[in-house]
Amino acid sequence: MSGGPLPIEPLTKTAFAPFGDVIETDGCETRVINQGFALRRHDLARVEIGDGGRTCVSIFEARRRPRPLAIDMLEKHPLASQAFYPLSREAWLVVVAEGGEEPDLSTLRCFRARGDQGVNYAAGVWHFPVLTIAERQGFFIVDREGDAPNLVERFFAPDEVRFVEES
Ligand SMILES: NC(=O)N[C@@H](O)C(=O)O
Ligand code: NI
Repeated sequence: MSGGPLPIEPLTKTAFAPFGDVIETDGCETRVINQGFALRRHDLARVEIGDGGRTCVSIFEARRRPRPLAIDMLEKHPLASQAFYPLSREAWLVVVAEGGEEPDLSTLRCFRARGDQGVNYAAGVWHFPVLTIAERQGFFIVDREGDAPNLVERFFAPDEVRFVEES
């Protein structure tokens, strides 16, 4: 199956709901804490850590991939969620697909996340590894560390590869 260029959609909670959470403060519960010297933007994403693993915090330092941007594989983490929050206020890209054992490539979607938006992939959600628009961008990561393997990759046949339609 091959499709044309992959359009870029704005990242919204509604559109991203089948894949996990959008980490953003719009509409969130906000608590005044620390005697009024801080605000808590509460419970923005649901972290799932399964199969005896532990929660792990990391920082990714991602680099811009060559353009045109080829989506030639997807991966998933069956045992845990994976959250990304940008460390700089630059827009970035999120590529996901529905599917279970295998990704449903007809559902491949590309979202443009604002620099104040992150995502949390629910466990088992097919996604492309982190994608920057900027030359370099850091991300705060919350996912799983553990002995059980938690990475499944699916590389595409040449005629399945899609290119992101960036202006
Ligand atoms: N390999 C790794 O930790 N990163 C990927 O899972 C990713 O989604 O970027
Ligand atoms: Ni991943």
